Amino acid sequence: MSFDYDLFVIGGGSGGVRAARIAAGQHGARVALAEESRMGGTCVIRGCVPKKLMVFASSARGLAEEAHGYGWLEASAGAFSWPDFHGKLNLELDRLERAYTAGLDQAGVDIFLQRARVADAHTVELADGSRKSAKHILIAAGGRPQRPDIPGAELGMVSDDLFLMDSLPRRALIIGGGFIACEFACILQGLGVETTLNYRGNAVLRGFDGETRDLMTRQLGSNGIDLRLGLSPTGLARDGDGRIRVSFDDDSHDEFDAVIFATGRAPYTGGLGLAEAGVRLQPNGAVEVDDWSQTSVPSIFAVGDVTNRVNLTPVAIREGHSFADTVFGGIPRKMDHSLVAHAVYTRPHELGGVGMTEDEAKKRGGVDIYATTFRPMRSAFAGSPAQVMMKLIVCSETDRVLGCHIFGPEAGEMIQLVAIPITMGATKADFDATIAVHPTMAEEMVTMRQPTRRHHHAEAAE
Ligand SMILES: Cc1cc2nc3c(=O)[nH]c(=O)nc-3n(C[C@H](O)[C@H](O)[C@H](O)COP(=O)(O)OP(=O)(O)OC[C@H]3O[C@@H](n4cnc5c(N)ncnc54)[C@H](O)[C@@H]3O)c2cc1C
Ligand SMILES: NC(=O)c1ccc[n+]([C@@H]2O[C@H](COP(=O)([O-])OP(=O)(O)OC[C@H]3O[C@@H](n4cnc5c(N)ncnc54)[C@H](O)[C@@H]3O)[C@@H](O)[C@H]2O)c1
Repeated sequence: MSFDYDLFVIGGGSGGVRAARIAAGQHGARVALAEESRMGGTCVIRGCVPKKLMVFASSARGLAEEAHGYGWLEASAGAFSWPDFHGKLNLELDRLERAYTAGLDQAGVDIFLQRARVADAHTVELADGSRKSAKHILIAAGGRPQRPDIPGAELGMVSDDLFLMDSLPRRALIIGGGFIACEFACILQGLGVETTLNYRGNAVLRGFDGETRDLMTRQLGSNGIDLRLGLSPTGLARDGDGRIRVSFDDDSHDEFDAVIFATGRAPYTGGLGLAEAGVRLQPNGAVEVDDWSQTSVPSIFAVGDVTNRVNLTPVAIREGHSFADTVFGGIPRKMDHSLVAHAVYTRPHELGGVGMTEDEAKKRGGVDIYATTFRPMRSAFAGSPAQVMMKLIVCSETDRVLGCHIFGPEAGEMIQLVAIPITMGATKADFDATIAVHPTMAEEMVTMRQPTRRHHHAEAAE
């Protein structure tokens, strides 16, 4: 049977673009890709990239304060112009979008800038009604922000909207306690917005290492962010003066110029025709796949956030690359999701982690914890009380380093490098054998000699 294409990719984000480029450019497949919005997807247009540039913009006041502590008595960040920054940001995103498109063009991929859906196991239908047949279909449609089901939720913004604002709100409420809530609370507060963070638990970042969660929660408070923990919003309503009145389940209420829901994301599979084509979906809409990213329909594969495995850009990219190598390059590759490093880009300190957390270590038993908390030279000299924490989780039996968690300046950069030996299976003895680079914060990684505590036995599950 002959097909229009060897591969049709639905979604031009991190996973879809990589898969299309490798399948066509390296393995000679005939490939088409449909994108309904802007090429580059969440990471490039409304995620990692514009977010990180906003983090840099929001750091200016902290850097000026630090310079002040070093004798630059006139140091001040001065006034921030959102329109200037935003204009530059948009130009940069346009440039990246063009670069992603050019990469696909060069690889010989046919691009359809419109919505696509699956018509059957080998057919894709485009929004203009045309149909394309393909030997394989790759679903790389990503995810969408979710709003809680409360009255007036439509009055709130989601992360996508933050990159489109014409001006900054004077007073903002962020609801949630995950990656996006923590990062944007720091960004907005750093840019001069009076920021409140509401989270239903007592410490943000559920699922992360417990000590880093506590440090992060405290840091958000020390940044001047108004923390409202242990309560949930029950409804939003527009006031006569245009502000948004938010009610909480402790009977309190408050008014804000903007409310931002950072309450998680869901796979974007609605209206894709997947269930009708026989593709099994999880109850939350995620596409069910095996280790090879293959769905229950053998000709249809799925990668990235739409599968809700580990929702990070480098994971979507690796899944897309592995799929293309396996199916079109004859090089069978699986993505290993067990050791994926992550970072939360807050200020002044970031959080970086890889592998087992201490809570997981307690449940497992047979684990030694090496941890240190200190005030780093650079900010301590400038008068800041901010604390750094570094922690290694080590198997008592094999000496293998099972996890590492860092709370400190540029922790994202540090964890990227520590992730290499940990992925290679390094032992604590390997870390100890490494000569320190002095004076750095990271030298603590190779100078912690005695375990801080030991979890000998597996703790009973709560
Ligand atoms: C605010 C924010 C910050 C983030 N920061 C980071 C970070 O710092 N580091 C990190 O690793 N990850 C970060 N992420 C997560 C990261 O962006 C995602 O994990 C990654 O983009 C997933 O890639 P993907 O290819 O699965 O999907 P996406 O990048 O979402 O791409 C899916 C694409 O498919 C298109 N599409 C969907 N349905 C159709 C259809 N039917 N027809 C045609 N096109 C369609 C969409 O328009 C989209 O362009 C962040 C996410 C957000 C929201
Ligand atoms: N630095 C990074 O790598 C980075 C940054 C941003 C986003 N991301 C990715 O995007 C994903 C989505 O980010 P996110 O922060 O939206 O999701 P998340 O899953 O990290 O956090 C969602 C938060 O919302 C809370 N929540 C959920 N429903 C709620 C409700 N009804 N009321 C109140 N609170 C509620 C949850 O308890 C949680 O704290 C992340 O999981 C991550 O994979 C990564």
